[in-house]
Amino acid sequence: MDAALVADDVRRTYGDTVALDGVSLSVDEGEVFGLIGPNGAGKTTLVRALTGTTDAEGTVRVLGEEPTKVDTQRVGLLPQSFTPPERLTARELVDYYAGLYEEARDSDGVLADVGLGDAGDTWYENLSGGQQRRVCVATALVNDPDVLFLDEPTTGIDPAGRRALWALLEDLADTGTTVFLTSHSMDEVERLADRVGLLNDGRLVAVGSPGDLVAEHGGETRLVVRTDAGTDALVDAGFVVEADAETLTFHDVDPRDIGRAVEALERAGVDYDSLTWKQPGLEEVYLRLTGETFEGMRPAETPAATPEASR
Ligand SMILES: Nc1ncnc2c1ncn2[C@@H]1O[C@H](COP(=O)(O)OP(=O)(O)OP(=O)(O)O)[C@@H](O)[C@H]1O
Repeated sequence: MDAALVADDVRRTYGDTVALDGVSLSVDEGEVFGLIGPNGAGKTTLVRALTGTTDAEGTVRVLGEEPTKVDTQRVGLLPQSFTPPERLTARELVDYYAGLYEEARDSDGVLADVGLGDAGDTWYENLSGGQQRRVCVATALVNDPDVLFLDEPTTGIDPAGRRALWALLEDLADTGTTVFLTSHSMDEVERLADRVGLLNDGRLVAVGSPGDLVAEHGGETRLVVRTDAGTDALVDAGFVVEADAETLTFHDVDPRDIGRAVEALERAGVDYDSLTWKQPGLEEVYLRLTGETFEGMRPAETPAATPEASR
């Protein structure tokens, strides 16, 4: 399969700030690639380098061409911040973008695709923030692009609208559109992306399918028990158990072992408010690889009860 996008050792600095520090990646035609990473990691700069809207060192190819030479008809871009011309209705705005291309889709049809079929006559500035963002998505789709860049497309869009846009993007991917998406929403990326790249401090620190990344970096499954009990009565439980003031955490619990863990709690006479089995996802991968912490990964405040300790 041919590569729709190639970046080879791409670097971009702004003064002393290194925004991209030697990024190399390749995205196949028809692939959905999700780029994640903390604020300031370089995601927008990479989108800009790939679309030729900023200069960068290294090699960039879009559909085999330099980004500034590729046929604009074949590329759609939804930038992170978008300031459209004022005093236009939603339809006029999409028409305006349609007029930039030799061939364009019908504006009402594109507005219907983004869930705004009834809003064509509404002034853009009178739409809600989420509706405005959907109009912006429509402007990126109007030329029916082969490659679509979306920089945080669903920011500000309500949950139902997000799901509708996800379905639209899935349909586009099914028809062979290559999608390069940045997002802070792990569920969005996990659902849409064939492969995910994690950018941290301008470097691509992991690339793979969501499933492979979770298997490699996500960590263990856990059973979290909301209780103020300690681990003393659980030394024979057959699990590694840690306690803090409000929870007991059973580490590395296979779903088939949940019943055994519950029996151990009952044997130990532990009163608890709730039990939650937690499976790692892309969020855990993100937090682990960017060095941030989250609740379930804090060091235990009391010593762990381990199967070994009970021997
Ligand atoms: N035009 C610019 N001038 C100066 N510095 C810039 C410029 N654009 C980006 N930067 C810097 O480059 C770094 C990467 O920024 P970038 O916007 O690419 O990050 P990001 O991953 O998209 O962040 P966010 O998730 O907050 O959108 C940041 O330190 C940012 O301050």
